Amino acid sequence: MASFMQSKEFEHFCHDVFDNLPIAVDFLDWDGKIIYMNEAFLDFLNLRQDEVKGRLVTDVNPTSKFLETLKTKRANIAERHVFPNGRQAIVHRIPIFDEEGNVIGGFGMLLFHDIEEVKELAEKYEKLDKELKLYKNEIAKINTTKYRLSDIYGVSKEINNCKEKVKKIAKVNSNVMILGESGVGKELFAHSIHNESSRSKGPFVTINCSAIPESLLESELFGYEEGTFTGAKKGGNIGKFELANGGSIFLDEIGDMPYHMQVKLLRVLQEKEVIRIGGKNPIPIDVRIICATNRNLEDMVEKGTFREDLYYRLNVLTLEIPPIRKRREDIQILINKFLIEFYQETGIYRKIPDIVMKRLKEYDWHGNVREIRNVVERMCVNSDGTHIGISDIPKYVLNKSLEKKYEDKKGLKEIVESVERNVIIEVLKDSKGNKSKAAKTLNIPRATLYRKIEDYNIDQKTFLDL
Ligand SMILES: Nc1ncnc2c1ncn2[C@@H]1O[C@H](COP(=O)(O)OP(=O)(O)OP(=O)(O)O)[C@@H](O)[C@H]1O
Repeated sequence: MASFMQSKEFEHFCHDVFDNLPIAVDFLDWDGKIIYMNEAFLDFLNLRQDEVKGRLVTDVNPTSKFLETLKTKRANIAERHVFPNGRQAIVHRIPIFDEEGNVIGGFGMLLFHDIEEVKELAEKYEKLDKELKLYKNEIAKINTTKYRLSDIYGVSKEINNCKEKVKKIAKVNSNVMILGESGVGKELFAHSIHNESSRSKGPFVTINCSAIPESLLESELFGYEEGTFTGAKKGGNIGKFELANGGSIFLDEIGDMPYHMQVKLLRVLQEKEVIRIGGKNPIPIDVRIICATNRNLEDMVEKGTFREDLYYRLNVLTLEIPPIRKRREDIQILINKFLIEFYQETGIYRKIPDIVMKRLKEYDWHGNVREIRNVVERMCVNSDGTHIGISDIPKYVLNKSLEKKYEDKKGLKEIVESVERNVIIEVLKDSKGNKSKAAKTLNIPRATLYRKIEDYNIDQKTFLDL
């Protein structure tokens, strides 16, 4: 080897490989004589090849520490060095050994030709680092929770039990399955679990498994490497699991996840790592999984459409949100909340009289809280005055609530009378007890109104705030 470094072949090799390299390099003999110095290095020192070749390195560059490197047999990596011409650079000095461990030469390299380059690079790095932090913050804002426990309205025992359970669930790291009909507030609870947990400062990433086309779900979840498929972004794309690292991922509508994807999800849960599509290297992830579904997963497992092993992995903790018809006490508070929201958004004030509220409380709300929100908004828009009337209640709600209400009534006559009584009370309330005004609204003579008030035994306490 020693002879090879001193051979003509080695010299040729150096010229072929390093002459045009823009990075300054040199080779020394075992005793510190320069065998070869490339053009970039010569330019840097302002010297010619014949002025350096065969000379001791310290003769050419009196400040050089290469002789020490050869003596101590220890490489100096990324050391700052001041050259005799006053220029500074970051240098590597690396001894070369033969098979017996004897030093047979040295390899030198300037990492930065000028210390200014390092400063420039450091500034560039600092700028990029700031930009990265900014983007990370922006991403965190997108991938963050909107709701906390205090945003979940309700006074029922059932909803309070659910909130208490959230606090317990938040203390551990196990996967959670949130069950409940559509519109019961599963998403609110998922956000709250993350917010109450020690991961609350980390990202919260949501993916709706039913809303994303099957062909895109895998790349959405796991990301992909550049050039994996036509249309793939330059530089590839980060997946939701990677985005959620250090935080939680919310897999909404998990029951709609295609079977072949369930296998891939199971792998991520078992290995705690993801591999991007088209990638080779597994990326370790630390993510808590919160799932939700309104489907009966146990049934799906039985029918073989949902993997049993995945079901048990995801269903470590279960939070079941009861439907609204099983916690009717929450209806009024939710209606009032949505009335306030409507006022805040539009500046239009609306009130729901007791008789209307009573009707709404009787309805079963199969679309749960989402349906309450929609109906309240619709009534607010439809109503001509501040007070929302029975006629503002959507027909289907009214009919269903009537059906329920009159289940125990004996016949049409009784039903009609009951409706008539309620309508009269409502109109009297709206007119603040002014009977002439009420009779006009009802389009009946005043005397008829008086008679009906008596017949129906309507106390003025029912229509005046006494
Ligand atoms: N207890 C609650 N307090 C206040 N708002 C609620 C409550 N429960 C639900 N909501 C509101 O009702 C709507 C539906 O809630 P959410 O989307 O969380 O239901 P979901 O169970 O996830 O429904 P789906 O299964 O259809 O996805 C949202 O606008 C949500 O803000």
